[in-house]
Amino acid sequence: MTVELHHVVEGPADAPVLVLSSSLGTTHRMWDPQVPALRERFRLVRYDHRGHGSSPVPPGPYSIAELGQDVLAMLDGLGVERFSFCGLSLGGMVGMWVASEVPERVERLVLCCTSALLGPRELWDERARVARSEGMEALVEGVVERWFTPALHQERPEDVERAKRMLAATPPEGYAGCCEAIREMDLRDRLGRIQAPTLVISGSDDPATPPEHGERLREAIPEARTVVIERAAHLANIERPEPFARALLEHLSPVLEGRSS
Ligand SMILES: O=C(O)CCC(=O)CC(=O)O
Repeated sequence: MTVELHHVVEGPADAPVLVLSSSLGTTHRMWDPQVPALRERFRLVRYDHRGHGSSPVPPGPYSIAELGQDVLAMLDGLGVERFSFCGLSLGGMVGMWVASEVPERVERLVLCCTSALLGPRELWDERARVARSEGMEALVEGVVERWFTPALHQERPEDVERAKRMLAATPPEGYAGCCEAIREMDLRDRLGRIQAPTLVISGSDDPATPPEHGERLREAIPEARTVVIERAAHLANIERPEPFARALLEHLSPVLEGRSS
């Protein structure tokens, strides 16, 4: 059963559609740094995963397929047939599922700081357990330490605080349900079905999904290339918004010029 996702649509009604999909423990607001550069050119669709932000919180566990079906139901409801998709971490996992499930609908794909298989299982079990039994506050410090480099923690504490507030506000059951979706995920067999030209973005200092994970995606997706954002950890779009937006726009520009492949 799909849920009705909370979503925000911005940009010209006749512009190409770009879906932005967020990481575990965040909302659609994690894309705020990229919105000014994107909303004049694209019909932007940002949303909150089930169990996150203002979307419904059904009891977990969830699966990546369920998260992907939620997105397709949202797009069908909006009357969107063809779209490009950019997802970070959990958002990228959903992007791989969607682009391999309905390859004919996806024009261009951007997979950021993500992986097709992300173990170990015990880590996701433990995070789900802590979220449900102790609440999100017990997870915030450890998780946000991996989201940004030590330099960013020093130089832009206000961005770190904003990210901590977003994570702390995530419903524990929703966070746990998505941890269980990642625990069960293995998208490797689906990657060969992706037809969209794909950009894989990694953060040079990402301890969660390091650049080797991006390399594996590039090898397995038929038409993929990689970009590494230097001096960025897991939430590379927040840590280095300018180079991130440049890479994104460069990859998506054929859609704006009316030639998607
Ligand atoms: O960020 C995600 O969407 C999943 C990976 C993750 O939780 C990274 C981390 O905090 O270790």
